[in-house]
Amino acid sequence: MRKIEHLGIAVKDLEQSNQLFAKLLGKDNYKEEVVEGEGVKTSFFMIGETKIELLEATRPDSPIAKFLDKKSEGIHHIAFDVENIFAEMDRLKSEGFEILNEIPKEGADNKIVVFLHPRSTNGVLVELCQEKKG
Ligand SMILES: CC[C@H](C(=O)O)C(=O)SCCNC(=O)CCNC(=O)[C@H](O)C(C)(C)COP(=O)(O)OP(=O)(O)OC[C@H]1O[C@@H](n2cnc3c(N)ncnc32)[C@H](O)[C@@H]1OP(=O)(O)O
Ligand SMILES: [Co+2]
Repeated sequence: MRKIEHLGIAVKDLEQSNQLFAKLLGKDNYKEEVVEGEGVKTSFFMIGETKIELLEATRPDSPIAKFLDKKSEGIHHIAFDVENIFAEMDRLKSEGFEILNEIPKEGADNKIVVFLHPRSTNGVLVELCQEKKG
C-alpha cells in the first residue's frame, strides 16, 4: 500500500453534496465520472496527496443504493493506492483477507480496483486501486 488513494462517501444527491464539499474544502471538484459497472456516479476532490470521492447511485441495485437503504449518508470505503494489484491481492489473501472480486474491475479516475469484504477488515470496506498502465 503506497498511500490512501481516496475516501469514498455515499451521498443521496451528488450536486448538493458537490456544493457542500466545495464549501467545506474551499475548492471545487476536479471531475465527475459515471462507472456503469458499479452503478455509481462519482465526483472527486483533490486534497493534498489524497482525494475525496463522493458516490451517488445511478440505479437501485448499486452497492451505494443498498448502503443508503440500510444506513445514512457517510463514509462508505477507504481506498489504497497499490503498485501491483495482483501482488497485493496475493499478499492479502495469504494474510487471510477476503477478496470480493478475483478479477480487478474498472474503477473511476483511470484505475483498476479490487474490494475486500468488511468482515475481514474490522468492518471497513477496503478498495485497492492501481493506476491503469499505458
Ligand atoms: C469502482 C468505482 C469507484 C472507484 O473508487 O473507482 C468505487 O469506489 S465504487 C463503490 C461501490 N462499489 C462497491 O462498494 C463494491 C464492493 N462492495 C460490495 O461488494 C458490497 O457492497 C458488500 C459485499 C460490501 C456488501 O454487500 P451486501 O449485499 O452483502 O450488503 P449487506 O448490506 O447485506 O452487507 C453485508 C454486511 O456488510 C456490511 N457492509 C455493507 N457495506 C458496507 C460498507 N460500505 N462498509 C462497512 N460495512 C459494510 C453490512 O453492514 C453487513 O454487515 P452486518 O454485520 O451483516 O450487518
Ligand atoms: Co472508491
